[in-house]
Amino acid sequence: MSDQSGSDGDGDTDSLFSSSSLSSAPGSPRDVAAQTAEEGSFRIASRRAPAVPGLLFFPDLLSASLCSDVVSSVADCGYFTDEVVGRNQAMLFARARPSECRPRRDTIDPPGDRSKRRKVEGEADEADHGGLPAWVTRLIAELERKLDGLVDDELHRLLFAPRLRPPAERTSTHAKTDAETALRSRQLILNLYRPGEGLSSHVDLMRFGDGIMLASFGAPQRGVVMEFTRVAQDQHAEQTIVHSLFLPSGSLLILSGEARYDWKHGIPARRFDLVRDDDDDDDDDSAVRLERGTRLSVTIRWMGEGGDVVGHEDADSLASGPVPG
Ligand SMILES: O=C(O)CCC(=O)C(=O)O
Ligand SMILES: [Fe+2]
Repeated sequence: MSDQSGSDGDGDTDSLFSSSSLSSAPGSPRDVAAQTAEEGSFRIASRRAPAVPGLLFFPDLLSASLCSDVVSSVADCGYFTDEVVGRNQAMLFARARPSECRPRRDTIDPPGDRSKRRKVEGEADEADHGGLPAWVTRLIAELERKLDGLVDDELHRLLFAPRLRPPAERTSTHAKTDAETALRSRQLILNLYRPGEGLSSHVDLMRFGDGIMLASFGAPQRGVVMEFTRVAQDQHAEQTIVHSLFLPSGSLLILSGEARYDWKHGIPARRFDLVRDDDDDDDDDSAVRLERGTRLSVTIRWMGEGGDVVGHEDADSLASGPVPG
């Protein structure tokens, strides 16, 4: 096993997140994970997606320029500053796009001159991501473009344009029907992890829809290991199946269907990971020890139908669940 620790080059990320006080708030998921982490009990992580239906992984999807755009924009937005001791999460919400805001007949583009088109009151612009900051719009647009052709059309639609059904036709019984129902507003969560921090294992809340994207940012080649465990393990199985996947900066993980609903994901709280050297070489069992740097993750998901409506009966019943989003 070789050792790639020792480099202190967190580059952008360190200058960005200069706070030295990023301890988790007591009782936060990070704390729980830290307390339960058993030293030395971790396994060697893969660099390739495990065989979990609905889990897709692109280790180097995001360009270096996009990564630094995200990191510096997050710094500029001041989500994680020294003044707010211990803050390591920020949530962003995008406005719902009302279904009635479709172009009316009289507002269809005049041939050849898009700029002259009149906008209907409240109509969503194609490029409008419901009030999200510009850097998020850029990130989502880039993901949408890059994933076009890399994932099948159905998944692409689920991630970027879930089908809208008219209100009368909606049945909000279970989030698993999200693909056919109205998903309108997006929620983003930014998580900042200092070395040693993790996230307890969880299934994302049912108030969120299907099709979740998790993008990782940090110093080049740095990352964290995420572990996946089945929610209901086979009672007769001799040992719990755990898949460990290394998420480097610039990677994108997509969870949908079974991976989203039937598997838990979490990040063991520790300062370094053991990562397989070369997953492509079956004969090569060697691993590298990778020290963790500071990691920023951006999780992008849709609110499930009714999940953004306070007091809505389905929203309430869907609201119970594990603490991490
Ligand atoms: O930080 C990550 O990559 C995971 C975040 C996550 O699972 C969540 O917020 O639900
Ligand atoms: Fe999650």
